[in-house]
Amino acid sequence: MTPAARVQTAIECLDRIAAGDPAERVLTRWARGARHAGSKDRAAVRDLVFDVLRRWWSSAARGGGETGRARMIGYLHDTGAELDSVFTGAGYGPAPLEAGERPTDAPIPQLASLDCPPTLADELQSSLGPDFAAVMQALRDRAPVFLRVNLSRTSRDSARAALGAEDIETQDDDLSPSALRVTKNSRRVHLSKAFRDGLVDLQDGASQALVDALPLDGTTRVLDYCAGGGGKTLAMADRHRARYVAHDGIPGRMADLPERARRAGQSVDLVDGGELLSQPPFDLVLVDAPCTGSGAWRRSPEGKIRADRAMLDDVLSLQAGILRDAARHVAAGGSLAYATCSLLDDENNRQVDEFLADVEGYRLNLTRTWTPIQGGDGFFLAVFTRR
Ligand SMILES: C[S@@+](CC[C@H](N)C(=O)[O-])C[C@H]1O[C@@H](n2cnc3c(N)ncnc32)[C@H](O)[C@@H]1O
Repeated sequence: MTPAARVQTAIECLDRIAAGDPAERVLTRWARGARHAGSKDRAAVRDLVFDVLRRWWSSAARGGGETGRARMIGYLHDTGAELDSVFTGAGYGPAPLEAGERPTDAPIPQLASLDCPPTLADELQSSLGPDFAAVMQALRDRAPVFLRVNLSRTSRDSARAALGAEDIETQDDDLSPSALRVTKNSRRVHLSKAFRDGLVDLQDGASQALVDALPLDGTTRVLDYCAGGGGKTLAMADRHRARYVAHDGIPGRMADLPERARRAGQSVDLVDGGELLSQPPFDLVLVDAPCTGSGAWRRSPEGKIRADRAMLDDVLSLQAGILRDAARHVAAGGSLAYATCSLLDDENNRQVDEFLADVEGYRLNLTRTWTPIQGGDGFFLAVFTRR
């Protein structure tokens, strides 16, 4: 595919996404039907679509409309691209620009220029305070790729050298002693020997910092109540030797966990809700709760364009229920850790306050927040102790 043909394909995908089709489904359907597209084409189209999703409102304001084509015009103009060399109509590329389609350089409203979802603008502004503009600005760009070094198996220096031998360049990141930031050839990580041998795993830097802050010392039994793919289970297991039990309300989400654990040389027991009831209480229960994902909108930008107050309200009641259910599994003297990758106070400090008001026997030990200004995803952590 020519670069222009990739742009035209991305435009068509954006129209379907704007009509409500999930981005992954749109991209998968296109790729299945596009025999002429190679892996580089698929990656390029995907990148273009996700780049525009991150700049959904500014691209529409600059491009003068809400169609995929207008948004692409606005986005490409924002990045300094020469539009007339892309919009030529040749080689399956987009048709030449018409007179009324020229992008604007006039000032656009602040919320649009920051690509802040209008439906949650008040919540984001009040939650982020003086950091609002800087955080929203950071969320307009792609997320860096981070690796977590399995420090129980190797050192950060050795992992960096092993990756470097395969032309994957990384640098140490301050977010965590286990964090490497990939600076070259991030798409090759999956194929590298260091990855296959379990020296490194893909994990956001703030996610690693959150695990560093968990009270693991002295624990012998740890429950990851919302384990999903097990990123945090494995990070905990690498930091501290204990028995790890993984649970998820949607057990299929843990499908990859056994293979990931095997690669990392760790052992994790997977349990369903029924089996959990017969387990003795745990020294630490981690609730990495389902959330709006607003801290990770760089990585999953579709969440930004779909988010609204009704969705937030649904997530709030889900989180409150999960936290109270999980609290039943904490041993006396043990810890309950509540985490989200959300920037919104309603999902974070407000959940903590309501939990403390509703549930007896817990006191709050610490809260921590990370925002994309520090380089990784936005995260919130609260740790309670059970008396
Ligand atoms: C933020 S994700 C977890 C990510 C995971 N901890 C990691 O580090 O890769 C939240 C998880 O909560 C799970 N979940 C949703 N409802 C739940 C419930 N009622 N009880 C337990 N887990 C639930 C979801 O299936 C999802 O996997």
